[in-house]
Amino acid sequence: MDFIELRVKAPGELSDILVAELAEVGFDTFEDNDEGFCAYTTEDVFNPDDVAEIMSRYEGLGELEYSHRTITRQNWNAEWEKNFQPLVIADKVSVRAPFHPARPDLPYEIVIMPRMSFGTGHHDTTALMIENQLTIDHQNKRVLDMGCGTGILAVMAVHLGAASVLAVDVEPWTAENAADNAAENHVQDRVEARLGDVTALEGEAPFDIILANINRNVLLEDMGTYGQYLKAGGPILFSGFYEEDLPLIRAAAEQAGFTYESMRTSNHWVSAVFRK
Ligand SMILES: C[S@@+](CC[C@H](N)C(=O)[O-])C[C@H]1O[C@@H](n2cnc3c(N)ncnc32)[C@H](O)[C@@H]1O
Repeated sequence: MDFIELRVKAPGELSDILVAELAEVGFDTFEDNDEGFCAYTTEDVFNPDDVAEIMSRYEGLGELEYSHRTITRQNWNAEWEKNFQPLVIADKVSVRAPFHPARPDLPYEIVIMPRMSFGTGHHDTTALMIENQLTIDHQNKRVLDMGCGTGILAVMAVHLGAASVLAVDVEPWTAENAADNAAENHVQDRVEARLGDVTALEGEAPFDIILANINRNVLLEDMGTYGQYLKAGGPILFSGFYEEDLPLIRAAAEQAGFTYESMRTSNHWVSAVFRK
């Protein structure tokens, strides 16, 4: 399957609105740049008419230019290698590719080969989730990472002491990539990557911790099911939505039996912690 890169030139506030709109029509990876941002999706999901319709609604609000190109699956690695810079989250967690120098000066290191999956740590939601994970006791816990992408949060969970992590994602290449990244970080014996959505959890006993960085609509839809798979007293960390959507997420979470604890924000994105 090939990928579509949509390059958008727009001022900051307009970019934020467009990212939210494009997320509704299948774009699930966004990278900021000096001129605006790039959005990515797969060819099967891409509909140029949807994009044109969104853009036409915002053309009057500022200088707006956009174009798209196809990136073949084979070229994807070269693309991300060119753009993937190592980063440090919360002064504690180094996230880097295998070809970057190691950071033994930091307590945690995650090595990621993102390929075509979401989750290099560069997106605000991933970094916010990791910051929240650092505040949660993972020692000997059984963790569910829903919407695992590269498996970055699953690796972090093991680094924080988790006994085992079930990492689930609906994208076929993602489950494979999460398994590869678990091996790259020498935690493959504690991470199981599985393809699917909430229905892939059938038969699982409740987890001690749930991590779910997905998107607003999936979280709202699956909230009740997450409730069935979390032990009483266990924390559930959500992300993948904007500050303006927190009231909706909070209402659904409370209905599912979770109590709100705290949240972090970055560039209007949220990661919130609830407890059952
Ligand atoms: C925002 S990314 C998060 C990736 C990674 N966990 C991170 O924190 O960087 C969301 C992921 O959720 C996956 N996803 C979308 N719908 C899903 C669903 N219904 N169930 C499970 N995963 C889903 C996407 O394929 C994508 O990999």
